[in-house]
Amino acid sequence: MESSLELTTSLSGTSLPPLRSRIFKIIVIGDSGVGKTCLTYRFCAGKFPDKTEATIGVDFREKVIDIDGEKIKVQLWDTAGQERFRKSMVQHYYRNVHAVVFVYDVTNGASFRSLPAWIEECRQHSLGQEVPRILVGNKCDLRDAVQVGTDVAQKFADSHSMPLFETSAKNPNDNDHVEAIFMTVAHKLKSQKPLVLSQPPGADSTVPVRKREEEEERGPWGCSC
Ligand SMILES: Nc1nc2c(ncn2[C@@H]2O[C@H](COP(=O)(O)OP(=O)(O)OP(=O)(O)O)[C@@H](O)[C@H]2O)c(=O)[nH]1
Repeated sequence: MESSLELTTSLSGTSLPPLRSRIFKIIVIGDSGVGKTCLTYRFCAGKFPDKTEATIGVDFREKVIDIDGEKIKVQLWDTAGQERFRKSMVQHYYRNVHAVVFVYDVTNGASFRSLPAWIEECRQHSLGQEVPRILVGNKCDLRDAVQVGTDVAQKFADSHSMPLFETSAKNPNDNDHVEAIFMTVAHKLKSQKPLVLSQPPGADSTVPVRKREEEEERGPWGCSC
């Protein structure tokens, strides 16, 4: 599989955002095998990956999008679902997060039942209710194998004040849908005007995207405009 850097639209030359463009850090979490890598790949590369391996630690994928004429860098943190691959990285995922995408597999009831544990992990890492969250049920192309019905998922989403999206990273017809899911999050974040500073070109993408001291002064949703 191509590395995350090869997917980085902002490194491709012409589409570099201006130095002080906004960056939205969105973490994608859920059980191993639910399709987090495929969904983030689908959004950033516009296709389903030829093959995937279990994510170790975290993978980054970035895409520069245009919202109302403003170039915004969406930085997706594709986290490992397997506990043994998460341990050392987990505190980094949750630093300066702007939004969370919870993913379950509609054909795997256990991945749906794990969601409260993922929500609890967010709480333990001090992610406040002000951080937008969405719920994504993936692998809808496997219609005959569905174990988690829309009604049950919708109830769960409502009880946690999250919008629910059911989609397929695999089905090419859902390409626009996957795009729309992440664009919805980006639009919401843009309307909330978080303070984010971009890194100089070539900087290590693991560097926290917001300056801590400014964040502490202004709060997590302070505005740089
Ligand atoms: N049919 C179908 N298969 C999918 C879909 N999305 C992912 N898969 C398959 O599900 C398996 C796991 O996908 P990944 O994207 O690697 O899952 P992950 O959640 O990133 O897994 P971890 O890295 O272990 O946390 C792979 O074999 C994918 O090909 C989908 O929408 N439909």
